[in-house]
Amino acid sequence: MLKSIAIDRNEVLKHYKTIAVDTHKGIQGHALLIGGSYGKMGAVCLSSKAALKTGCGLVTAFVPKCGYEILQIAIPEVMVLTDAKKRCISNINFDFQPNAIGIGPGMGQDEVTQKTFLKLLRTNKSPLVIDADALNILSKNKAWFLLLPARTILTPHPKELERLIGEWNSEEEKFEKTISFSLQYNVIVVMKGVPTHIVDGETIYKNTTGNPALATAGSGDVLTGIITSLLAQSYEAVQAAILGVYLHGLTADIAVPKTGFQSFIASDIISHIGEAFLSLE
Ligand SMILES: NC(=O)C1=CN([C@@H]2O[C@H](COP(=O)(O)OP(=O)(O)OC[C@H]3O[C@@H](n4cnc5c(N)ncnc54)[C@H](OP(=O)(O)O)[C@@H]3O)[C@@H](O)[C@H]2O)[C@@H](O)CC1
Ligand SMILES: Nc1ncnc2c1ncn2[C@@H]1O[C@H](COP(=O)(O)OP(=O)(O)O)[C@@H](O)[C@H]1O
Ligand SMILES: [Mg+2]
Repeated sequence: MLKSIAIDRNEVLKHYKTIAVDTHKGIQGHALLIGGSYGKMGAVCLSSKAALKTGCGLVTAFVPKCGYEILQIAIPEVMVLTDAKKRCISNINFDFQPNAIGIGPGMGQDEVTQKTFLKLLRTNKSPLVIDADALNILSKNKAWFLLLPARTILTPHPKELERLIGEWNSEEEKFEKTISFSLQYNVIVVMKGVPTHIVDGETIYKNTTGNPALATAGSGDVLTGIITSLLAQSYEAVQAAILGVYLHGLTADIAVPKTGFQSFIASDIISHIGEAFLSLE
C-alpha cells in the first residue's frame, strides 16, 4: 500500500489559525456557494450554513429563482443571488470577487447549467471547490479539466471519482490513477470514503476522524461548505481540505455518544462544528 500522512490533531494544528481579536467580517473571507435545483435546494442550504459555521465572514448563495425564499428563511445570515430561471441554474452572474467558490451541490446537470459552468470556468478568478453535479458535468466534458485553476479542490465520492478517472481494478490502481489525475491537472482530490484520503500530487493524506453516522444525505454537501469556507479564509488549498475533512469527521465522533448513529443527520454535523473547533484550542 502507498504511504500516507495521518490527518490527526497534531497534523491539523500545524496550520490551524486562531481568530484575531481585531478581525471583522470583511476580512474573514467571502464564500460563494453555487448550486441547488428544484427539489434539491437543501443541498445548497447545507453547504452555505456550513460555510458560515466554520468562520467565513460573509456567505452568498447563487441558486435558481425557486430557491430564493427557501434560502432566506432557512438561513437568514446567508445572502442570496438568484438565476433568471426558476428550477435550475442557467446564467451564473455575480458582481463581487469571492475569496472562494464552491459549486455543485444539488445543482443538476441540465444543458444550460453545463453551458454556464463552462463560462464560469473560462472567466473565474477565485479558488474553486468542485463537488457533486459540477464534478459530474466535468466528467461528461473531460476537455474542461484544462480550465481548472491550479490547486482546485475536487471532492468526489467513489462513484463520482469513477466518473472522473474511469474504473479501477484494485485499491492500488485507484490511487495511481488519482495521483496521475492530480499531477496532470495540478488539482487536489478529496477521495471521500471510509476513510477519506486527500491526494495532492504524490502526497497522500489519510483522515482519522469520522464514523458511519456520516452515511446520511447531505453530509458531503456540508463538507463542500466547510472546505470552501476555509479556502475563503486564506488557508492554502490542501490545508483547507485537510482541516475540513478532519473537522467534518470529528463532529460525528463528538455527536454519536449523544445522538447514536441512526438519528445523526447532516444538520448535526453543522450543529457540532463548534465543539470540533473547541477541541483544537
Ligand atoms: N437534500 C438535498 O438536497 C440533497 C441533494 N443531494 C444532491 O443530489 C445530487 C446527486 O448526488 P448523489 O451523490 O446522491 O448521486 P450520484 O452521484 O449518482 O451517486 C449515488 C451513487 O453513487 C454511489 N455511491 C455514493 N456514495 C458511495 C460510497 N460512499 N461508496 C460507494 N458508492 C457510493 C452509489 O452507487 P451504487 O453503489 O448504487 O452503484 C449511489 O447509488 C447531487 O447534486 C447532490 O449534491 C444529495 O447530496 C443528497 C441530499
Ligand atoms: N461509513 C462512513 N464512515 C465515515 N465517513 C463516511 C461514511 N459514509 C459516508 N461518509 C462521509 O460522508 C460524506 C458523504 O458524501 P456524499 O456521498 O457526497 O454525500 P451527499 O452527496 O449526500 O452530501 C463523505 O465525506 C464521506 O466520507
Ligand atoms: Mg455528494
